Amino acid sequence: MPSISEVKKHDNANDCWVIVNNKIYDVTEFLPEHPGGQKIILKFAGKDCTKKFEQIHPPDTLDKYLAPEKYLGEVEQNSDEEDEGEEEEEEELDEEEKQRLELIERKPPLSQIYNLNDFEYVASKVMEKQAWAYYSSGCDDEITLRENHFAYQRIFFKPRVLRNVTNIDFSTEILGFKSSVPFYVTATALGKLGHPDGEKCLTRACFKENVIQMVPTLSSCSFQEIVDERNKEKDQTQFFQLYVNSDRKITQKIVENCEKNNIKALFITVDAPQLGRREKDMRSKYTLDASNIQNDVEEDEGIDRSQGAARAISSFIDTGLNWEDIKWFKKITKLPIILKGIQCVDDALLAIEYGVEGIVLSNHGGRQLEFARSSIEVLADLMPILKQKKLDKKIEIFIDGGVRRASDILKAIALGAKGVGIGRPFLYAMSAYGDDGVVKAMRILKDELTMNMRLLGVNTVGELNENYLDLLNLHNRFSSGDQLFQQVYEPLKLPAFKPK
Ligand SMILES: Cc1cc2c(cc1C)[n+](S(=O)(=O)[O-])c1c(=O)[nH]c(=O)nc-1n2C[C@H](O)[C@H](O)[C@H](O)COP(=O)(O)O
Repeated sequence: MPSISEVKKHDNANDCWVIVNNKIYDVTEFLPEHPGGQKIILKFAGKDCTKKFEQIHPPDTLDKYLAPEKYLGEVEQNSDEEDEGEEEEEEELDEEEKQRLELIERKPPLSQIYNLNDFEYVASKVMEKQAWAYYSSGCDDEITLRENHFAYQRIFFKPRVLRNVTNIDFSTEILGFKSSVPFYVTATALGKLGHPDGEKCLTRACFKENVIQMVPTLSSCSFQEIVDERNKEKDQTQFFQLYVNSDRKITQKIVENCEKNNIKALFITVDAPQLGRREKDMRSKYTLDASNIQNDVEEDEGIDRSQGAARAISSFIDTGLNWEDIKWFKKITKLPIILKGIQCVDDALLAIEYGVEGIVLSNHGGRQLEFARSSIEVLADLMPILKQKKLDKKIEIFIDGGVRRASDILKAIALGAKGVGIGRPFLYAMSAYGDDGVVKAMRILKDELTMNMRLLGVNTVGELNENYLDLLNLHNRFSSGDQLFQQVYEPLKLPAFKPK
C-alpha cells in the first residue's frame, strides 16, 4: 500500500497519481482523454481530490472507466502526513470565499423562506461560485432564460366565483403514474455541486412529498445510488433523462439498466446535440488557469476546455441523433418514450407520427439555443392545432422552464399540459437547505396551488382549461434587455457648451 509521501512523488503530466476515497489511481494515460481537460486533474496530481471529484462524478466512475491495473491500492493508513490536497483548498480561501462561509452561518431560517425566489436568493449567496455559476447560467445573453419566466407574466387569469371550492385536490397522473402534484423534479446535472448527497437529496424529498423525480444522465451520484435511495416499501416513481451516446451499445446498456431498476419512463433529451455556451459557467473557471499548475501540459487542440463544467461533461453526446433513432428506441425498450426539448409545433406533430408517448416542450431552461421561445408560448400555439386535428389525446404534453409560482403551473395545465417540470428552484432549495429545503419548496408550491385554485374557482386540475386565461398579450414579447450590451454601451454625447 503506497504511503502519502509515495503518492506525492507522482505529481506531473508524465507520472500522475491521485487519491479518491482513500484509493490510489494512476491516471497518467487517462489525462489526454479526460473530457474536462488535463488541468483540473493535474491540480491534484500526487494528492487527494475526493471533494472536487465527487461534486462532478459518481463515486464508481474511475473503477468503471479505468483499466483495473490503474488502481494501485489504498493509501497506507498509518501515513502520519496530512494530504495537502484538501489543505491547499483551505489555504486558498480568498476574501469572497471567507464572506461566503460567514453568510452560511447567518443564513435566514427556513421559516423566513416564503417563495421559490427566496431560495434562489439565499443560494446565490451561500453556494460555491462554480456551483452557482453552473446552476444559474443560461446561454449567451440569457434572454431566453429570462423570457421563460417573463412569458408567464404575460398571461392573466379569468377567475370564476360563487363555486364551492372547499375540497381542493391538485393530484394528478403523469404518464399513468400517480402524483400528488401536477409538477415533477426535472433532470438537472451535477447535483453534488450543490449538496454532498446530490440527487439522493432530491430522491428523499420526492418520496416525502410524493413527487416524481427525473433522474439525469449527468448526475453526480451514480445511477444505482439514486435508484437505491428510493423508499424501499413504497413503489416510488422515477423517470430517467437520457443523453444519447454516440456509442449506441452504451445507450442500450443504460436503457436496459433503467428497466432492471424499475424506472418508469425514458425522457430522451433532443435539444442538446451540443450543450449551450453558458458564459457564467465558463467564467467560473471550471478548468483552472495554467498559472497555478507547473507542468508542461500543452492545452489540447480541438476541444476548448474553457467551456466550463457543461462542455467538460458532455463530449459523449451524439450530434447525429435523428428521428430514425426513435424507431430503434421503440425496438429496444417497452418503456414509455418522451422527447424532452421539443420547441415548435412541427416537431410536436412529428413526435406524434413517430408514436412516442409524450413530449416536453422545453428550451433546457434557457441553457441551449438563445432566442428559443418560452415553452408556455409554444404550448399556446400547439394545443389549438392538436385539438383541431383531434390529436390532443394522442400524447401527454409537459413543459418546463421558468416556473417559479403555482400560478405558472396552473396556466400551463389550463393550456393543456399534463404536468410541469421544475429544475433550478429545487436545486437552490437543496443547495441552501438540503432535504428540508426541497420539501419546503414543494410544500410552498402545494400551498400556492390550493390558494390559486380556490381563487380561480376550480377544485381539481382537471377542471382547468384555456377559458380561465387571457392570452391576449402572450406573444407580445418585450426584450428583457441585453445586459452585457447595456453595461458596455457608451451613450451618445450631446454638444458641449463653451467653458466659462
Ligand atoms: C438548471 C439546469 C438544467 C438542466 C441541466 C443542469 C442544470 C443546472 N442539465 S445540463 O447540465 O445538461 O444543462 C440538464 C441535463 O443534464 N439534461 C437535461 O435534459 N436537461 C438539463 N437541464 C434542463 C432541465 O431539465 C430543465 O429543462 C430546466 O431546468 C427547466 O428550467 P428551470 O430550471 O427554469 O425550471
